[in-house]
This record gives sequence, structure tokens and C-alpha cells, in this order.
Amino acid sequence: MKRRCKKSPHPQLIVTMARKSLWSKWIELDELKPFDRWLKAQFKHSGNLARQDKLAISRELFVAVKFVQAADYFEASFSQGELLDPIAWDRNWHLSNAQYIQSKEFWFWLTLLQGEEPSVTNGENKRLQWFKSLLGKINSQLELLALRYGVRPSWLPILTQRAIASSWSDEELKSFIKNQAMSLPIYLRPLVGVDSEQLFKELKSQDIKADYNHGVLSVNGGADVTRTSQFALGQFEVQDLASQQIVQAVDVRAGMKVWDCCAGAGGKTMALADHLQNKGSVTATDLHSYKLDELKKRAKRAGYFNIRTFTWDGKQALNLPNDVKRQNGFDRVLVDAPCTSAGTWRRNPDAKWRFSQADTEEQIAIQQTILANAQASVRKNGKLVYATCSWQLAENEAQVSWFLDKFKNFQLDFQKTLGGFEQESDTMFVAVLTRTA
Ligand SMILES: C[S@@+](CC[C@H](N)C(=O)[O-])C[C@H]1O[C@@H](n2cnc3c(N)ncnc32)[C@H](O)[C@@H]1O
Repeated sequence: MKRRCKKSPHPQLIVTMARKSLWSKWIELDELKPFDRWLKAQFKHSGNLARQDKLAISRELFVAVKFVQAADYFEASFSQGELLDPIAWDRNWHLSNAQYIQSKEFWFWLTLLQGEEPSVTNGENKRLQWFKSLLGKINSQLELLALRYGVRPSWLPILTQRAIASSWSDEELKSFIKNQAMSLPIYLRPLVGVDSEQLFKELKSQDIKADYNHGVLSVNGGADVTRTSQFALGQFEVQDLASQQIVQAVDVRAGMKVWDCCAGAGGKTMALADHLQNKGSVTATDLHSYKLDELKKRAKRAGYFNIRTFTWDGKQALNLPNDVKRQNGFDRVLVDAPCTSAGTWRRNPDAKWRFSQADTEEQIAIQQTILANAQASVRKNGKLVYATCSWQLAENEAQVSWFLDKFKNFQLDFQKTLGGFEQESDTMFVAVLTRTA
């Protein structure tokens, strides 16, 4: 009698099954959670997956998050034999609709939409040829182009506002839209005194795909730079380029007293402290004490002993520390405001499916409250720096106009968006205002 042995599934099958099951679970969630954190929590319970498998799954799932609406749209249009009206279709679309698309077709569209030529069976070949025949139309119609690159057509009016305010041409707006589907490099911020070029060479010698261009150090290809000895030695921090540029706009010098009033876990606080070189001080506040706890750990590790932290909810002026009171306020106040984070969709594509008009309005109100209460702590001739990681006019230039109208003792030095279509980074905004009286 033949003995039947029970075979365990092929490792690739385990990965495919895990990917499918995670994807179904995510799109069926009642309330969308930040995808990276959610995925990390899910992986904790999947003991049979190796680290490499988890990396491969998360890469594929991030592509799915980016292009889910486009895949759903093109499959629906293909099934009906014509491109559906993108505006009308988008109006009725919800992320959970994507659970009804057949898995095989879904992953076919994802391969195609991320710019790769899928190997095709007969049925898929029809889809491929149909899609190719429409490329000209997709590239020339803004609504279709937006959908194809993971930007909802309903956001085009606010994107057009941005394009007008920043004097982008039609081609530049298209380029911004296309970029939304592209991954970004990881940027490194070498600490003051570290030779960036030397650091670059050392990273390169470890087979890390590092790049050094006009003094900017970046890494591609998914290497975990926080595992290098250079990171352990405190030679650099990981920080997006636009964030680094915001810190430069704060223009701190050794000896200044600086308030980072929405400090979070301290990305910018650490950079500000680095510029101060332990001369002067940074007061770092945030609504959430757990974020400040992380900041304290980072400050200790980096050896900055001139950072003090406490919670502040933005609802009243700050009770100034005595040394700051003696000089009638801070030299610099950075309001790195809570916002819709629209400018970070390239790194966190799931955030776009949570984006809403109601959220924008809520953030605008919070930003105004924080600005109104933070301005009181700027000393005469000191600077208030307002920053967001959003490209929306309503959260940026419109807020600056509102502020200047209300607080006549401030003048605008400059305001600009960072990133956009011109730079491979998140898109952020910064405005620098001087207190004149
Ligand atoms: C854009 S994030 C700050 C990021 C941080 N500066 C960095 O560079 O890593 C905005 C921060 O504002 C905080 N926040 C939200 N509402 C607030 C409020 N009403 N008062 C003060 N902080 C608030 C959030 O907890 C969040 O950490």
C-alpha cells in the first residue's frame, strides 16, 4: 500500500497566501489605520514568515495600497468595454469596493501600473493590449492621469490651486501627479562636524546604495542604515530632505533660545539642537507625552543636555521658562503644525485614503489656535516659523494670510513649498515671519 506523506506548502505559496490574506483583512477594516504600523502588528503574529518574506510582502502590499483605486478603475472599465467617467466613478468609490475585484486580475493590474510588463495569459493579454491602446488618452486627460497614478480625481481642484499658487505649468502639474506613484530615497542628515563625503564613502563600501549629490546624502534600495556602525556612532540621522530644509529656514545659531512647539518624537528638535551645539536651549513641547518620551531618549543618546520637554496643547500661551522670560521671549519659535500630511503620500500612500475635506477643516482650526497662542512667545525681532507637510493652499499660504491679518506686529520674510515636482522628497511648506513690535 502506498503511504501518503503530508507535504507542507511551498514557501512561495505561503508568502502568496499571507499577502492575500493580509490584503483582504486591510481593505475590510472599518476604520483605516496607518498601514505600516498595522502591518508590523500583523507580522508579530505570523511566526512562519522569514524576515525576507515579510520584506517582500510589505513591498507588494505597499504597491497595492498605492494603486488600489487605479486597479479597480481599469478592471471595471475593461469589463464594461470603455473608460468610465473618472469623476463620476471616483465620487462613488470606496476603498472597500476593491474587495470585489478578482485576485488574479488585481495583481495583474498592480504589476502593470507600477510600470512593469506582466507576463500574461490569454485573458490578461487582452487587458494589456487594451490598456496600451489607451495610453495616449490617459496621458492627455488630467482626470485619467491622476487616477492612473493613484491621485483621486476629486482632489484635482485643490491640486490646481497649488499649481496656480506655485506658478506650475500644466506639464509641471502632470509631473507632480506622476511622481506621487514613485518611491522616494531615504535621506540622511549628517550631524554638524561630520564629513558627509567621507560618510558617503563608508556607506558605499558596505554595499549600501548611497548617493551624494550637491551635499545631499541619500540611500536607495531598502538597506536598513540604522544597522550601520556609523549610525551607532551617532554620525547621522534619517530625515527627509524637505524636513531638513525646514530646519535650515529656522536659521538657529549657537546661544539662541528656541521653542519647537509641535515637537513630536523630535525629528526637527534633534536637528535644531545639533545646530546649537549645546549653546542655548531648545524647549520641545507636544500634545502627546509619549512622543516626548521618545524625544528624551533620542536626546540622551545624542548627548544634547540643553533640551527641555513638557506637554502643551496649544490652547493657551506658554508659561515661559525663567531664562526665556528674562529675554522677553524665544529667538525662534517653530510651529511644525499638525496637518493633513498630504505631502507625505509618496512614503505613506495609505494616508491618501484617509484624506477628507472634514479633516482638512479640523486641521485648519487647530493650526490657527496653535499659531495664535505660539506667536505670543516670540521676542521682538525674533522669528516665527510655520511649517506643514501638506501641499494644500488652505493649510499653508491661506493660513499665513490669516495670521498676518490678525497679528499686525509680524511681517513675512518668505514662504515656499519644498519638494513639489522639483525635488525627490516629501512636499512641505515653510513660512518665516519676523516679529517687528
Ligand atoms: C507634524 S507633527 C510634528 C513632527 C515633528 N516636529 C518632527 O519633526 O518629527 C505635528 C505634531 O503636533 C502635535 N499636535 C497635535 N495637536 C497639537 C496641539 N493641539 N498642540 C500641540 N501639539 C499638537 C502632534 O502630536 C504631532 O506630534
